[in-house]
Amino acid sequence: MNAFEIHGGKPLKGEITPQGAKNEALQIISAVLLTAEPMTISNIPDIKDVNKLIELLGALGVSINRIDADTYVFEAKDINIDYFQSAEFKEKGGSLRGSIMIVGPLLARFGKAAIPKPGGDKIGRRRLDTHFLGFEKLGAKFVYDAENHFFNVDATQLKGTYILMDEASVTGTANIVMAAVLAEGVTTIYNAACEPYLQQLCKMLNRMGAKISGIGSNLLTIDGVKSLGGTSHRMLPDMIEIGSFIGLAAMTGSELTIKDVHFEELGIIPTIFSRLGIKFELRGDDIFIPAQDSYEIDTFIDGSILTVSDSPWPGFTPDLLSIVLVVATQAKGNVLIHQKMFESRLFFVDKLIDMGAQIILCDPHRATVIGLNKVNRLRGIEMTSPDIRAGVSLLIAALSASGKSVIHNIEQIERGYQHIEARLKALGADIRRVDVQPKGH
Ligand SMILES: CC(=O)N[C@H]1[C@@H](OP(=O)(O)OP(=O)(O)OC[C@H]2O[C@@H](n3ccc(=O)[nH]c3=O)[C@H](O)[C@@H]2O)O[C@H](CO)[C@@H](O)[C@@H]1O
Ligand SMILES: C=C(OP(=O)(O)O)C(=O)O
Repeated sequence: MNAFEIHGGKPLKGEITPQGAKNEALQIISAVLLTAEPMTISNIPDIKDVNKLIELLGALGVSINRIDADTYVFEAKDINIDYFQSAEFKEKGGSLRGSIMIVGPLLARFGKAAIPKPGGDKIGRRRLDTHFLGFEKLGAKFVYDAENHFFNVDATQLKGTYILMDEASVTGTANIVMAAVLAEGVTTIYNAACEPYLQQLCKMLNRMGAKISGIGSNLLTIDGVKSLGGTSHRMLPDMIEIGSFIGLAAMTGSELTIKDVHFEELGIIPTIFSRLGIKFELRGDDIFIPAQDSYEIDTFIDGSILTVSDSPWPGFTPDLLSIVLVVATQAKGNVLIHQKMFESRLFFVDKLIDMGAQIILCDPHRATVIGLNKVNRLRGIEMTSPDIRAGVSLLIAALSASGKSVIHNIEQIERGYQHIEARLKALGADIRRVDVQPKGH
């Protein structure tokens, strides 16, 4: 079993370039199924989740040509719809959450699709109702095969309609948009999610010939077209990686430059890190973070304790709350972290407490962090990463802690962070991959 062994407590220094956005890549790569023409997609991150989706498309019959390290040409000319019935599909399709987004394009183009209950992080209940309610509204028949945990949808012709989404689901919106672009007539989606991932998807679909308006808002209008053509698309830098690197710099007192961040697409993310007291400047399109001995958490105007909570875009992404939490453990001041979306994403704080952090887990959704102002450093320990963002938070904690830490279950981290060990080493981190079993196994 692979684990990271880290000797922490040393400041890092240098430049780091964020990978292409994971959650955008999963949408964009699914969308190649909407056309028989070639699609050239670049800045694709080389991470487990994305590679698994690409493999899945290959198994469905999409021709895949990797033309350089991060650029692929996809051509979905001959799709093998019968692959849905195979045992291999049951295994591959269910192993990542992003695979759910092949359903919308397949339904739109071939009139049917199926998907095993998808994987992804165990961070609480993650229902998919929004996706299937949307498909049903467009006229598809939905059957859930409870015995095999299989979702099936089919439709002879999808028809445009008004959809009030029951929640602003990110992957749900992407799926319904991809189904609606080839539906007959006009579809209006209200309470749509509008993360940059979705804005990028919609812009790409329009370049393919779709007619989507309202991009960037929670009201999308889609005028269905008969067919879509090929195009090229480049992924934005991963905003969650960028936030993770800002947190890493602050926690480890490092001077870091995060390159080519597309600052204008980061929404409220930089503001939240500023409110934690972290200093940085924008140099061109790079974020420069000077080495900081201390950073002080802001309070609300009335002097009360700051709360950082997640909400759908343009609110603060839930995927960065674990990072904010870990960074706060070494800040001066206190903060309440309120994770509204997922009920099991804060449970990793027991590991931070073992490392010496002062945190009160108030309930599954809220944790109060009492910052140590770097007076008491965290201590290295052995731990297991429960999910992707907790994993990176623990990695940041370990890099800042004195002594040795071992992090198990690093597959979780690697499903979303490209070549993380080599990139951290290049900044001077003492991290290596070891093959050890967690204690008690
Ligand atoms: C592959 C991918 O893109 N994954 C992202 C996507 O997952 P995903 O698309 O699966 O997440 P959803 O947007 O569907 O929402 C996730 C959870 O949040 C709850 N919810 C959602 C919307 C809302 O307004 N209120 C609310 O409570 C839902 O009930 C659900 O349980 O979006 C999540 C929310 O940004 C991110 O954490 C995931 O990294
Ligand atoms: C929860 C996440 O991913 P997924 O939706 O793929 O589980 C994430 O990227 O933080």
